Amino acid sequence: MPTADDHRYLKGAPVAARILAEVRAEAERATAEGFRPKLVSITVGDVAAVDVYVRNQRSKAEAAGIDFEERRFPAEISADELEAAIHGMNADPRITGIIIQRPVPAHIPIKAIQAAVHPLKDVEGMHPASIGNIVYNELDLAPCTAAASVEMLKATGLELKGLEVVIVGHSEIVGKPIAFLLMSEGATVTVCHHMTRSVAAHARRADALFVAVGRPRLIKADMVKPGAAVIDIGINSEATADGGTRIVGDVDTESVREVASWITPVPGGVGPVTVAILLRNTMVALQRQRALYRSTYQADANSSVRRLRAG
Ligand SMILES: NC(=O)C1=CN([C@@H]2O[C@H](COP(=O)(O)OP(=O)(O)OC[C@H]3O[C@@H](n4cnc5c(N)ncnc54)[C@H](OP(=O)(O)O)[C@@H]3O)[C@@H](O)[C@H]2O)C=CC1
Ligand SMILES: Nc1nc(=O)c2c([nH]1)NC[C@@H]1CN(c3ccc(C(=O)N[C@@H](CCC(=O)O)C(=O)O)cc3)C=[N+]21
Repeated sequence: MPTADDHRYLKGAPVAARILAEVRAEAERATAEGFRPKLVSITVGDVAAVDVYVRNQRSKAEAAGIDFEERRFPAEISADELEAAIHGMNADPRITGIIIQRPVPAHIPIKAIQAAVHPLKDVEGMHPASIGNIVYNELDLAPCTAAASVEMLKATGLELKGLEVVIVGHSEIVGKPIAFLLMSEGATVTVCHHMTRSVAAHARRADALFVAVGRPRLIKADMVKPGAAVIDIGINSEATADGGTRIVGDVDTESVREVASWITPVPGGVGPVTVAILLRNTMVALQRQRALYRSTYQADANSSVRRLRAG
């Protein structure tokens, strides 16, 4: 029986640590140059599912030298008020990046709210312009969970070109962007969803299986090809016998680890890497903002000197 430190467990901690070390070095450099990065998290209403995510964002941001601020809005806020608050943050030069925690209450149109975040501050890569970029193979600011899932697959060392990949779940924030990222890497991608006739028949063909559905233990051992890599993205809260709660994924880890060559545990798999990618995206956003700042002001300064000389 494999133990918790079995090599088949593909853990997120080392992948996250490598990314966070790069983020910290870059944040220190930017701060020394007068551009301290700052991430703002927006939560609307009380959503238990986001608490653990926001808690980890704060602790990892602070450890990496990125300021972190949580703005909580009441569930009753109108879409117009929320949009106005986001516009205020877009125009605030002290704020580098903005993330809107999902879900938001039903009366808030999530797509419109995501589009209200300025693309240069869109650290989650959910603005239509950002999502569009991944179709054009511009991948340096991709949706965090999707990018984290792909990082986990890369950590196996498998050759992505020509790899048979199956993704279960096709949400805008996870499944679809994973499909685009992997197509860019040369994988052959099949995407399953609730209308797929037999998820099991597809899943069994996969060298790499990504699961992002939100159903505990949906994927059993008989749905997995022997030797496959299984990336479990699900984060589900489950009641324990002693009246507490714990986090479980979408894969029946106990049975699947007997069949798969790699499996990401939950917790301890994709989750910590998602947080690291969010902070990496914050630094990408900062570099883009600085590039805009430079091109705007340097060009003006040069041309006014030329004008003065000429005059
Ligand atoms: N680790 C991390 O960093 C993150 C984890 N998550 C977790 O990932 C999971 C998925 O999140 P998210 O994508 O936002 O969820 P959504 O509810 O938005 O999407 C779920 C997807 O699963 C599909 N689906 C539902 N039932 C089935 C089924 N029986 N067979 C196949 N497909 C099915 C749906 O298809 P259809 O639309 O056709 O019904 C949909 O595409 C959740 O557990 C969430 O908590 C989410 C974000 C970050
Ligand atoms: N706009 C938006 N983007 C998201 O990516 C998003 C969201 N909204 N809403 C909520 C879900 C959930 N989610 C998690 C990410 C990481 C951990 C995480 O760090 N988990 C650790 C720690 C678990 C623990 O401390 O118990 C782990 O899995 O090991 C958890 C949950 C992102 N989500």
